[in-house]
Amino acid sequence: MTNLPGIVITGASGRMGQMLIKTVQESDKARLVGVLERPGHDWIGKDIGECMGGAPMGVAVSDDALELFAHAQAVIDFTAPAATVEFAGLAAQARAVHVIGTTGLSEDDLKKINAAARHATVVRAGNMSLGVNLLVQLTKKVAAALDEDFDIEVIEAHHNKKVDAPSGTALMLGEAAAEGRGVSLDNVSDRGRDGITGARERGHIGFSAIRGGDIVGEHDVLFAAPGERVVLRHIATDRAIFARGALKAALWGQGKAPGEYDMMDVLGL
Ligand SMILES: NC(=O)C1=CN([C@@H]2O[C@H](COP(=O)(O)OP(=O)(O)OC[C@H]3O[C@@H](n4cnc5c(N)ncnc54)[C@H](OP(=O)(O)O)[C@@H]3O)[C@@H](O)[C@H]2O)C=CC1
Ligand SMILES: O=C(O)C1=N[C@H](C(=O)O)C[C@H](O)C1
Repeated sequence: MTNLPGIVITGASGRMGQMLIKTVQESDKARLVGVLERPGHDWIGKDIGECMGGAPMGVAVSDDALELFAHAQAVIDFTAPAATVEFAGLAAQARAVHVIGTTGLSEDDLKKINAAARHATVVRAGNMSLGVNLLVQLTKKVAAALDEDFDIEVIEAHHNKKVDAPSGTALMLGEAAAEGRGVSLDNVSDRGRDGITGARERGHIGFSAIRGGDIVGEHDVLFAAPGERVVLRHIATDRAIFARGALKAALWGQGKAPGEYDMMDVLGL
C-alpha cells in the first residue's frame, strides 16, 4: 500500500481539484498524500474530506507547496496560469512528475514550463479525456483529407465560470486541423469576429466560444463546404473523465526521463 505513488492535488477547493481528490482517494493505484490551497484560504489546516462535505480522509489542507511536493511522486495541477508556472519550478526542484491541466497559458508561461521540464517530467494537455484526444487525431485526419473548399470552424461551449477562451481543447483541435492541412495555426486563425469583418477567408480556421450555466465542456469541429458539412463532436458530461486521464498521466510519468509530454504519449494514440 505504502509503495503506491503519492499524489498531491493543487487547487483543492476548485471544481477540478475536488474531482481529482475524489478520484485519487478512490484509486487502488495511488495514494493521496497532500492537498494544496492558497495561503489564507478557509480550508487550510482542516481535513479535506470534511471540507468537501464528506467523511474525513486523514489529509489536512496545506499552503506549503514545496513541503508537500518534496514528499510526493506526482503533482496534479488544474489551477490558473500564474500558479501553474510557480508549481512547475517547485515540482522540478522536488523531482515530482507535474501533470498540468491548466489552460489559458501564455507563450511566456509555456517557455517557463518548458525550462522546468529540463529537470522533471511534465505531462501537459488542454484536455485529459480519452475522447477528446481521439477527436484531436480524427480532426487531423479529416483536415488532411478535405481541401480548402471545406471551411473549418471550432465551436466550444463551457460553464459560466470559465475564464479563458478559446478553451485549451479548442486550441488543441485548431492546431490539429492546421497540422492536417500543413499550415501554421498562427497564420490562419480567426478569433473574436465582431462587426464588419469582411467575408470569411479561404483556408482560415475560425473559433467561437459559448459560455453559460453548468456546461461541462462541448466541442465541435465543423468542416463546411458548398452542399455538405462534416461535424466532429465531443460532449463531456462529467469532470471525472478529466480526472481519470490526469491520474493515468501521473502514473504513466513515473520513471520517465525529464521532458514535456502530452496525453497522446500517455494514451499511445
Ligand atoms: N486539461 C483538462 O482536461 C481540463 C482543464 N481544466 C482547466 O483547469 C483549470 C481549473 O479549472 P476549474 O477547476 O474549473 O477552476 P476553479 O476556479 O474551480 O479552480 C481553480 C483552483 O485553483 C486555485 N488557484 C488559482 N490561482 C491560484 C494561485 N495563484 N495559487 C494557488 N491556487 C490557485 C483556485 O483557488 P482560489 O479559488 O482561491 O482562487 C481554485 O481552487 C482551468 O484552467 C481549466 O480550464 C478544467 C477541466 C479539464
Ligand atoms: O474550464 C473547463 O471547465 C474546461 N477546460 C478545459 C479547456 O479549456 O478545454 C477542458 C474542458 O473542456 C473543461
